[in-house]
Amino acid sequence: MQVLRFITCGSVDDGKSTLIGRLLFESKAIFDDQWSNLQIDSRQYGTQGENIDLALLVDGLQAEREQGITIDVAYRFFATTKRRFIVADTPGHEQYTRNMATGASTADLAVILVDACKGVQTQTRRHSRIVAMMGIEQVVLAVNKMDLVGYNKEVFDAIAKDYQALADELGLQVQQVALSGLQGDNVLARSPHMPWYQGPTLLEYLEAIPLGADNINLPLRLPVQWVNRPNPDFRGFCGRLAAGQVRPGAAVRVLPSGVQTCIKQVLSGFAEVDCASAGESVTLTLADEVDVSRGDVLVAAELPPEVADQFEARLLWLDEQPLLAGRQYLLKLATREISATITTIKHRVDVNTGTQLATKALEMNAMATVTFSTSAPLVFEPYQQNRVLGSFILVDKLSLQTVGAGMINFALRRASNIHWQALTMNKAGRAAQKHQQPRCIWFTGLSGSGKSTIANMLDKRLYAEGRHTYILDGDNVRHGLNRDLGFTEADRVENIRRIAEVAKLMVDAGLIVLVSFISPFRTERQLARSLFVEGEFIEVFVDTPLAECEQRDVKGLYAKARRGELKNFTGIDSTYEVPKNPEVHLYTQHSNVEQCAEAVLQALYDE
Ligand SMILES: Nc1ncnc2c1ncn2[C@@H]1O[C@H](COP(=O)(O)OS(=O)(=O)O)[C@@H](OP(=O)(O)O)[C@H]1O
Ligand SMILES: Nc1ncnc2c1ncn2[C@@H]1O[C@H](COP(=O)(O)OP(=O)(O)O)[C@@H](O)[C@H]1O
Repeated sequence: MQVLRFITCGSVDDGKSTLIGRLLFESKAIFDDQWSNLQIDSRQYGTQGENIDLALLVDGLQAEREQGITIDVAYRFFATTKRRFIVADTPGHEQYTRNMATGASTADLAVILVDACKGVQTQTRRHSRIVAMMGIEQVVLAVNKMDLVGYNKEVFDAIAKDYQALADELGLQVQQVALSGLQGDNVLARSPHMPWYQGPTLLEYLEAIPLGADNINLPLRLPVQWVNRPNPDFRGFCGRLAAGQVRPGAAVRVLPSGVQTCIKQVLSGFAEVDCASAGESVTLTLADEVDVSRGDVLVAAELPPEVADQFEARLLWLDEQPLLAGRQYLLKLATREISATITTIKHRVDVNTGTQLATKALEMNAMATVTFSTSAPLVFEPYQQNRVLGSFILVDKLSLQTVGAGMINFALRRASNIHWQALTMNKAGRAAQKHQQPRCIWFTGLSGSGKSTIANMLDKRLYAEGRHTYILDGDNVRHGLNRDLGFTEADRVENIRRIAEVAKLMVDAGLIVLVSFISPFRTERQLARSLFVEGEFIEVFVDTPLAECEQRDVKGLYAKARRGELKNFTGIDSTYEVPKNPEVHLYTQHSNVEQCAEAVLQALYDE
């Protein structure tokens, strides 16, 4: 029996809980103990006098919300003789946009509630934009509380017309249902009070709407979840079919490698089958011994999806910390996990009006169109074509929190026209020529902490030993390469991203590079570190307390910042994130410049 996954959008005031409660009640999805509790709770907390208050079935979560407990999504399960259902109940308030987006991301359909007494509200528009952005195309407009407007047809028609204009703008197919969750009108049974309503009841519609049939007719896509090797004679590639059907003998391609072969066996569980279809979990064996690992995608050989490393996407930001262009995250798409950098935030979308707005940072619950690049080629399909291969989440590499959810629009043309040029000389050759191990020595610390002075002293020591070095200093680089950048968070992110790439090129040239930038954010220092092989990157924390830096204030910048003449000054009104595990920790109040330089030199040679 197929499963219909749907999300309910609206607020408790719109009667969402009562409607879900009634669906659970009428489909007998309530267990005995829940029923007896509901009777007790209805007497104690109910709003329906002697009658059962069905809302209490669902509102338990409301109490948790009021206690500030983070609610992702509350999933409810029920079934009728025709179909099984999973309903995602998410809070309607703007601060829970990310919860609704999470619920919508796996839903086939959205039930959007409108209170007949209020009509289409701003939040109705927001909910509709969110579900449209998450790729949902089917919407039920549940015009609820019709009992409170005397089951008036004109009221219903006016709301239906008003909403249809929005649905047309968003490309949503809408089934409008006039109902009352409280009285049950048109939820399961047809309403005796609205003979003028000829459409389906809510449950009739939910039971009958066709499900994901088009996915079966698409070309084969199997994101490989894991490789099953119980013994040397069997290698099975396991996953959930994202599209198409698969049969033994079918010609397939392994992406991103591009190797071609054929399907040998199709297993569902332990049983061999002649065919498996989209949505089913399968194990496939191949006719040839080819290299396939988790994250690869087995696809129809003649109709492969694209592979690229630069994209445009719609992104919903989910984290309290704003998104800043230039930051690197872990991107999870289907079964692939890969580093990705948001290269630009093209514009933010006002979820209430759809207006496109310029922005350099993205706050929590905001939606935007962005471009991003991946550290290696990514198998994908535009979200409108395939939700599994077109949707992704972004995970913060340090906190491991999910910070964004996105849908790919398309690959950027430049992605397919830039090829990594194989060159003869390499880093090892250039390092051997210089008789040294190339290194990136990354000095981080407050302004005036001593980065430049110590780096300069170290540079002189290395030069005297015949080393080939170069210093990249924040102040200096900002007069040239990064003269277009200021000191906003976004600019500092881009400043460090660029200089990390420059340092990588210099290390690749066999040099020992000394980087002396405040580099205040852990994420960007981690990004820099990630560009080098293990042991090549030495983080030096020049630890000088703010008071000492302010005491020194060799450039008078602290005084200016204190007078309010210099904004976004690190340590005053801009954050500095102390390194957690630097390779070298310099306490400049207890070691002079020479001692600091010597400490770094020792670390360099101890590496
Ligand atoms: N608002 C603000 N905040 C911090 N620093 C400022 C600012 N405005 C100018 N300066 C001068 O710029 C130098 C820091 O540049 P960086 O590129 O190292 O900063 S960052 O890494 O982008 O945060 C820094 O040089 P150092 O003192 O050598 O660190 C300052 O002299
Ligand atoms: N280890 C140290 N002990 C005492 N003073 C130091 C030390 N390192 C640097 N200084 C002094 O601190 C001041 C700021 O140093 P600077 O290298 O310009 O800092 P930054 O590059 O971090 O802004 C300079 O006057 C420098 O001589």
